Parts: sequence; C-alpha cells; structure tokens
Amino acid sequence: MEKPQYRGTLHCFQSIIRQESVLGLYKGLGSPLMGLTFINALVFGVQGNTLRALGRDSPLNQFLAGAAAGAIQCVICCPMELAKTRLQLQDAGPARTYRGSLDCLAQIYRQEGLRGVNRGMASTLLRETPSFGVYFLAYDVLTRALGCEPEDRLLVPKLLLAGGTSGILSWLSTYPVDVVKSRLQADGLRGAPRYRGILDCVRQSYRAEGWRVFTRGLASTLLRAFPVNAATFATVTVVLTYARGEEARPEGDALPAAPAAPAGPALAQPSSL
Ligand SMILES: NC(=[NH2+])NCCC[C@H](N)C(=O)O
Repeated sequence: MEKPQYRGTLHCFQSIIRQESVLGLYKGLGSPLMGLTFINALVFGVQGNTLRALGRDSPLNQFLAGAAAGAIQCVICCPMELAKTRLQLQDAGPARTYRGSLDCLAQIYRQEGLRGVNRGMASTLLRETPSFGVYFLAYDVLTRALGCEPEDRLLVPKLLLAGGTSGILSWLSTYPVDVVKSRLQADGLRGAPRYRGILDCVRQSYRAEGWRVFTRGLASTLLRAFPVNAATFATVTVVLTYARGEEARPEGDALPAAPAAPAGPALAQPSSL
C-alpha cells in the first residue's frame, strides 16, 4: 500500500504485458471459466423463481429477488474469486505457489480447511447481495424505459445498453466492499497476514491511503463490467424469448423464422423465468 506498484489501469496493463507478455493478463482465468457457468445458471434461476414466489413483479421484488440470487451464488463466487485473486497475484515462473485454480483451492483446504477456502465470504456476501439487487432492478427499469419489445428491430442494441449499464451500476453500488474483499483474500500471500477482519482492513486501508483507496481498480472493473453484462443480459433475454416462443408453438409446426413474440405486453424479462 505504501509503494503502489502501478500508477493506474493503463500502467498496470503495460507493466504486466512487458513483464509477463499478453498471457500475463489471463492469469487466474481457469477459476472464473469453471465457476461462471454455474454461477450464472444459479443467478438467473434463483432470481426468476424467487420473483415468481414473491408474486408481484414490482421494483422492490425485483431488488429482493436479485439480492437473493446474489447471496446464494456466493457459495461458488467466493472460493472462485479467492483462487482467481491468488493466481493473479502470485509471481510467475517455476517458483509460483499454485499450479492452477484447483491446486490453489486444494492447498488452501489442506492448510486452512473449509474456513480457508471460504476466506472473504462475509465481505463477498456484503458486496454481492445488494449489488445483485441493483443489477436486476436496474435492468428491469432500463428495458422497460427503452421499450424493449421482441419485434423491435433495435431490440438487441437496447438489451446490450440496458445490460451493460446495469452491470456498471451494480459494481458502483458496492465497489468499496470489493476492495476490502480482494485485500482479505490476498492477505498473507506475500508475508504475514495484515488484517484481523473487515473493519480492521477498512481502518488500516483508510489510514494508509485515505478514502481513495476504496476506488482503486474501479476503472478496470467498469471497463470490464459493461461488455460482460451487456452480453450476459442480452443473451439470457433473447434465449428466454426464443424458448418461450418454442413453448407456445404447437408440436410439428415450422419453427418461426424469427423468435416468436410472446403474447402480452412488454418483453418478458429474464426475471420472469
Ligand atoms: N458485484 C457485482 N456487481 N455483481 C453484479 C454483477 C455480476 C456479474 N456477473 C459481473 O461479473 O459483472
């Protein structure tokens, strides 16, 4: 913290490419690749079914259903990000501590047990529960405001805009918690552990660097958040609309050239699973 290694996002990119080639930008990729399929299946399944269980499709219920999905997916997200963080921060080359994501989690489990594999769980829950509420509420509000309808020729660009914006708003809503979570999950990787918990991490970080410490890495996070969530939400919505058209199509009829527009008013939200 006293001597930051990078001056900002661009300097960080340049340093990694210079020291470890472009491959250095993909360190820790295995962990999210393995985890995100299950995480997103869990997120959209839990959110849609929770919204149905809550009954009314209201803004509050959109937030609550998203928050429930955000909390539940932490079971996978926390260990996944622990492995990703440690692989991203470890030194490259033969002296590296971990050979890969599974080896990282196996070593942590052997040394620290289940508690070690779930290090950062409290801060992950603090980050994900409200941010997923914002994520789904923002998407619902934006798709309705943009008038996203299945027969709209601008449907996909509108879904991409709504999804990407929702991703950015969700990360902005709890970003300081992400800084703390990342520090807790990296703690002890290079020397003795520094932090005794979330509040101690907040206190030490603020004392050492002031409030700006809680925005560190925000630019690269937002650069990533827009395209990732634009693609996620647009894909889920188009696939759901198509699948709904399938369900509504009597057996044996020719597949409609374009996704069949479900009857009824606005585009069925992914949240209306
Ligand atoms: N921490 C959050 N903002 N979560 C909501 C967005 C989650 C999304 N899967 C992403 O990785 O961007």
